[in-house]
Amino acid sequence: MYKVTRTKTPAKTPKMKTRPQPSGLRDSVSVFCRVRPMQCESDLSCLKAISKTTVHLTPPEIAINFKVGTLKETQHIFKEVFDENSQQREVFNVVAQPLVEALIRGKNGLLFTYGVTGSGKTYTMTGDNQNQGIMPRCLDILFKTINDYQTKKFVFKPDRLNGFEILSEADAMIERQAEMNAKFNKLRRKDSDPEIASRASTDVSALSGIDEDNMYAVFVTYVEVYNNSVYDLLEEGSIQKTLQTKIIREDGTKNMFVHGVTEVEVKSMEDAIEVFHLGQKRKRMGHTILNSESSRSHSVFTVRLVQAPTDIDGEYVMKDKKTVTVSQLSLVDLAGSERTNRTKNTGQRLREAGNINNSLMTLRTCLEILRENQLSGSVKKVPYRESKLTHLFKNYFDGEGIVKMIVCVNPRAEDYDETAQVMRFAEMTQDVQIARPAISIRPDMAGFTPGRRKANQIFKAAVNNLMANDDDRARYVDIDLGLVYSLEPNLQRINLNSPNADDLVKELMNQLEQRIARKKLLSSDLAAKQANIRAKLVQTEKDMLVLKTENASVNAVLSHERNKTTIIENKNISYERSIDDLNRQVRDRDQRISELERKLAMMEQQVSQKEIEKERQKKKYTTKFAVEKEEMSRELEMKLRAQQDKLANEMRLRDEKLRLVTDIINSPVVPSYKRQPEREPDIVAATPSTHAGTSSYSATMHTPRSVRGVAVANVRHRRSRSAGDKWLAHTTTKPVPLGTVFQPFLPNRKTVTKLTELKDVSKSNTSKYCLISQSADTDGELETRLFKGDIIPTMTGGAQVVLNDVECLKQSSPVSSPARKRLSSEMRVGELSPPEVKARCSTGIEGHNNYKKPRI
Ligand SMILES: Nc1ncnc2c1ncn2[C@@H]1O[C@H](COP(=O)(O)OP(=O)(O)OP(=O)(O)O)[C@@H](O)[C@H]1O
Repeated sequence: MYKVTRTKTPAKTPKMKTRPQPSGLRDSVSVFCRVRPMQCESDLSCLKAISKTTVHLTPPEIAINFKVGTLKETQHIFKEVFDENSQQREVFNVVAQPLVEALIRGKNGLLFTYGVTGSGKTYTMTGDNQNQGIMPRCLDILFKTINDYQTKKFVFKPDRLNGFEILSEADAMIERQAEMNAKFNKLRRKDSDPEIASRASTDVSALSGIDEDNMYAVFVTYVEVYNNSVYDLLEEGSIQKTLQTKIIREDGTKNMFVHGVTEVEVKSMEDAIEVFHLGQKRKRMGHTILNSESSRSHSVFTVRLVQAPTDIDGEYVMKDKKTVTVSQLSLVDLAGSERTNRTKNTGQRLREAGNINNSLMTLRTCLEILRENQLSGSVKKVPYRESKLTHLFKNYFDGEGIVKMIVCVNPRAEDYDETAQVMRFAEMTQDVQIARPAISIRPDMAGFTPGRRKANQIFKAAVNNLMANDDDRARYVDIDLGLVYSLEPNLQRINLNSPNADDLVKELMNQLEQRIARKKLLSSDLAAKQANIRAKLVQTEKDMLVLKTENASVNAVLSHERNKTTIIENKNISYERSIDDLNRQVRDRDQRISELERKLAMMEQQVSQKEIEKERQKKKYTTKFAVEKEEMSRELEMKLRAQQDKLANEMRLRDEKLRLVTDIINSPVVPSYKRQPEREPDIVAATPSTHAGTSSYSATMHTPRSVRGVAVANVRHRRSRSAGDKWLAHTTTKPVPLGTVFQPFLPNRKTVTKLTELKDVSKSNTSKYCLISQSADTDGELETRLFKGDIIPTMTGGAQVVLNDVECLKQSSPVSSPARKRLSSEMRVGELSPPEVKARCSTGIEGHNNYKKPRI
């Protein structure tokens, strides 16, 4: 027995129930003809497509019975003929696409390619990289259609009895993880051919009309019927295991299936192609071991589509197995139909050929008996079980699906005999009537709202949006995708006198059963909803009561708080007013302060200016005072000296007189009195002279015994200057400190304040004289003048000073007006010679009160 691992105890999955339509609703098997192109243009052709539905067959000379003359030209009509120029897409669109549409609607389909070896059966079914055949196109269109509505892997799990279990999300996830580690999966990946995977896309586009409230899963099986044995090409494990034959069984709903066949869930076309390729590979390996040819086996690739409605929220698959619908599409690439004698087979090849022909013969026999039964109304037993091939597809011919056949023909003359056989078989097949499968009875969808899945997706997107925006409403919004309260579809009127009354009554009973089931469901749902609403109402009532009490107390608190708030608000208003007042005052004061500060700054500026002015005035008057004081003291000194000299002269005269008187008294002779000439004072003559273009003064000094007049001196005579010039700096008694950067350059100077000692001039070895005079200028600033001259010895032993230069050192305030400065700078020696100079030179200029009138 087979072990089936179950996570729960699933109920047995009902198979899709289809019933033959009431009599009259039958379809003949759809047979198409595809003519492949000739391999060599030089080959003779015996067949030609003459219209969209007809081919013309001409017997060639090489035909077996040609010479007998029994062969005639024949025409064969098909549902549609694809000539040698036909494209894969065209064949798919006409033949296979309706089968995929039926598959999605829950109907079974069977398509097989039939013809002699090399006629293009595999090319039509599988195709190559550039021209993909029916199988890859079917998968592509299927996945493109159901792509957004697929379940996660392992939600549906084959129960190995041709049914499916529904696993919970958690169980499915465990299975998924287990699968990831499965050896088979690794092997599959390893064996995958990138070339086949790369052609996992065709030019088909998704079909419309899919039930968006269903969820879908696709499973594939790949078996081979060879020598009347069935092999599983997807079986895990060694190739020897693959070569173990499988048996064909009937499930609970009379559907035939390969027992224990490996059913692989595929989620994309790439997956499916990969699985197919794996099967192909195993098929080749098996044939190598068995030393057989793959073209001598029948390949059956089956796509099973499992679909089930989503739950009330449209989110997960309903956990009710009754709602699962399984439909399948079997794509069969039959072995070549050539006869044994033509291929000259022996031994195993003969056995193979016999088996092939047996299978095909049984297929033919079954179809013939079916046709006969249909035509004559007989009930001959159809020998499905005589061949595995017919046994496997028994239920199709019994009216469980749509059957289509593509007859592939090679038009070359060599194939004429086989082609003629094929044509006859094809024509006969078209006569077989197959009961049209009834609308597949999908288990009722429990009346859930159509479009709930989409609605749920939109609702979720909206909630996510609200959550992303931190909107609180995301927690409260809810969606109700409940049942639709309807007993649709309406019951059909039936005529009990009709010959199909029994069938119709059965149909009616079925509909009524469904209605009753639906009514029960709706009633229970209604009752549950009522109970739910009642409970909610009671709860709401309670909540209301509590809320009312809370509301009353909250209202009391609220009114109290309101009063408080009003008081606080009033206070707040008055505070705000006073704050406004204070702010205004502060603003005024700030303004006032800034005004006062401005005034203060101005006053400070004025004060500082006055201070500067005062300082300037002080300095000016100090200087003036010092100068005047100096002048006065000099004047007084001069007067004192004059007085002293006068007194000394008087004293000398008196002494002289006294000596004369004494001499007279003491002398016996009275001497005659000789008047003495008045003695000349020591002379220092100052003569203005022009020397080297500059205004200058000259001054001459005489010893007391010198004769009257200016001492004779040779201006060329100079004192020895071998030791350098020695300066006699004649300053005032209290010189005002200059504090200037520039200082007079007087090397070897001797500083005197008075020229009382003539030896300073005449005896010493000074050769240069400098009279330093300080006075205030017209601005009251200090002006220092340096009268410079040479000391020249005189013939009488004295010395005279020849002034030849004057330097003026001025200090002025940077704020004094330029006009005044100009005035002071324009002052010239001689014109504005300060009186101090005259006074200080009084010794030398005594008797010369005006230097414009020199005595020499
Ligand atoms: N319609 C077609 N257009 C182009 N090439 C074709 C067509 N049909 C068949 N062929 C080519 O003919 C060759 C034989 O075709 P194919 O293998 O499909 O024949 P077969 O009937 O499956 O043979 P067997 O019975 O041995 O499997 C291939 O190379 C294929 O590419």
